[in-house]
Amino acid sequence: MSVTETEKTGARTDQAATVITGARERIDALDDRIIGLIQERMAVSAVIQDARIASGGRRVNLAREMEVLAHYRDALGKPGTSIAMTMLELCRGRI
Ligand SMILES: O=C(O)C(=O)C[C@]1(C(=O)O)C=C[C@@H](O)C=C1
Repeated sequence: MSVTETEKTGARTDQAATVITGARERIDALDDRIIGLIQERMAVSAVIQDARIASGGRRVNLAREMEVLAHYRDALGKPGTSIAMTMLELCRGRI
């Protein structure tokens, strides 16, 4: 492991730097998949919103948003609610 690689990871040993570099590659791959899933969710959400608006309804459905928030909170605890709120903002804009 090069000095730069060890510095980049904050590790104090080559062994730790190797573990961290490998795990960071996995995290980058997971983040790519998560971003792809968020983009897919945004597209599906847009289909729902467009259909509702075209039928004369409103973009937002607060009762459904409560279900989505509860789903994330039940799975991830309190920070899950923040993730869900950010997700909803990405999907329907700010309200
Ligand atoms: O399920 C709906 O009715 C949607 O419009 C989708 C969605 C969402 O992205 O989850 C987006 C906006 C609504 O306010 C509620 C939920």
